[in-house]
Amino acid sequence: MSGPNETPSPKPLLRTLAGDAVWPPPMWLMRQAGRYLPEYRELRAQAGDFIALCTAPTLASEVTLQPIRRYGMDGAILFSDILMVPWAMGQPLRFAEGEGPVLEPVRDATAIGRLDPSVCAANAAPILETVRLVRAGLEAEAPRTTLIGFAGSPFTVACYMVEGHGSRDFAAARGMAYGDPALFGRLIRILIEASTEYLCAQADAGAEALMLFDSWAGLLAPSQFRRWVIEPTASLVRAIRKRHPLIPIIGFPRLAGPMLIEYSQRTGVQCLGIDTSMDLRWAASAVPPRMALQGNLDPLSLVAGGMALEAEARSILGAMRGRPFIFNLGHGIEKVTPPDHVSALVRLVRTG
Ligand SMILES: Cc1c2[nH]c(c1CCC(=O)O)Cc1[nH]c(c(CCC(=O)O)c1C)Cc1[nH]c(c(CCC(=O)O)c1C)Cc1[nH]c(c(C)c1CCC(=O)O)C2
Repeated sequence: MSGPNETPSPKPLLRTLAGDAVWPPPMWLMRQAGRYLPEYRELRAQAGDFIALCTAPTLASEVTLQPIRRYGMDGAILFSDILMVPWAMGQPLRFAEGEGPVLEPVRDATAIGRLDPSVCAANAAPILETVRLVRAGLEAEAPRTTLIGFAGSPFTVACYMVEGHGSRDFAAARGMAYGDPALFGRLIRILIEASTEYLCAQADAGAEALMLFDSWAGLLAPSQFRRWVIEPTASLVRAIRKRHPLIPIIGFPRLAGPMLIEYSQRTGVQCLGIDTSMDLRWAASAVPPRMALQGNLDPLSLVAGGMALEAEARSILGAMRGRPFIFNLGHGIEKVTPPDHVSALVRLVRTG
C-alpha cells in the first residue's frame, strides 16, 4: 500500500490490494507449497511430522520458497497451518496420516479457561523466524513477490478446537454457539486476542499482507454468520489496524454466498477471497468497486488440465479484466495435481 507521500509499490500483488486493476493479474495458489510437489515431499520426509516442519524455520522457509522458484508466483504464503494458533496456546494437536488434524477438544469453561492467548506469539517464535527468513529470501531471489502471512478466522479455528477434528458440519461447535453463546463467545474473544498478537508479530517479522481463512463460515445461519464471522473478523481487523494501519488484509469466508455482501461492507478487509461455488461477476457487482477479489478456479479443473482448464481460466480472466483481481484457486490445490498443469496455468494467466 502507498500513502500520499510514498511511491507506489513495484509489487503487482500489493498494487492490486491497494485497488489498482493491474493486468495481467498477479497470481498465487492456495496450498501452493504442498504434496503435489516432489521437492516438498522430499523436505517433508526430512522433517518428520508436519508440526516439526512448521516449526523448523530453515525447512519451512525453503518449502515456502519452492513454488516461487518453480513458477515465479506473485504471492508467497507462509508455510504453516491455521491450527498452529491453538497449538501455540497449549492445546494438544497432532496431524494423523490420512486423518487430518486431531486436537484435544475444548468444550467447557475449565478447558477454555486453560487457553492463554498471551503466550501465543511467544510460542510461535519459530514460525515468526520463518517469516523473517522467507522475506530475506524473497528480497534476494524474487523481489517482486509479496509475502502473505495468515491465520484462521476465529470461527473456523474455534470449530476445530471444539470439535477436536475435521467434520462435515461441526455440529458440536455450532451447537455450543447456540446452546452456550457466552462460553463460545469467550473462546472467540480468546482467538481474537491471540490472532491479533500473532498476525501483528508476522507483520513485524516481514509479512506484507495478511489473509484470514474462514473455511467453515458458510455453515452458519445468517444471524450466526453476523455474530460469529462478521463481528469477530471486524474486531480482529480493527485491532490489527491499530498497530499496522496500512497492511492489506484478505478475508476468505468460504461458501458465504450472499452474506459476502455484508462481509465486504462491515469487516474492513481490502480483498475478498472467492470460493469455487461463487459467480465472480456476481461478486464483482455486489461488493465495493475498488475492493480486490481473489479466486476462484476450481482446483479440480487444474487436476484435469488441457481444454477444461483453459476454458475455466479464460472465463475468470474475462470476467475480471479491468478490476483489481488476484488470480487464485477457489480452494486449496489438490494433492494429485500434475505440476505441469500449474506451469500451463501460469503461462495462460501471464498472457492475460
Ligand atoms: C481448514 C484449514 C487447515 N489449514 C488451513 C485451512 C484453511 C484453508 C482450507 O480450508 O483448506 C490453511 C493452511 N494449511 C496449510 C497452509 C500453508 C500455506 C499454503 O501453501 O497455502 C495454509 C494456509 C498447510 C497444510 N496444512 C496441512 C497440510 C498437509 C500436511 C502434510 O503435508 O501432511 C498442509 C501442507 C494439514 C491440514 N491442516 C488443516 C487440515 C484440515 C489439514 C489436513 C488436510 C490435508 O492434509 O490437506 C486445517
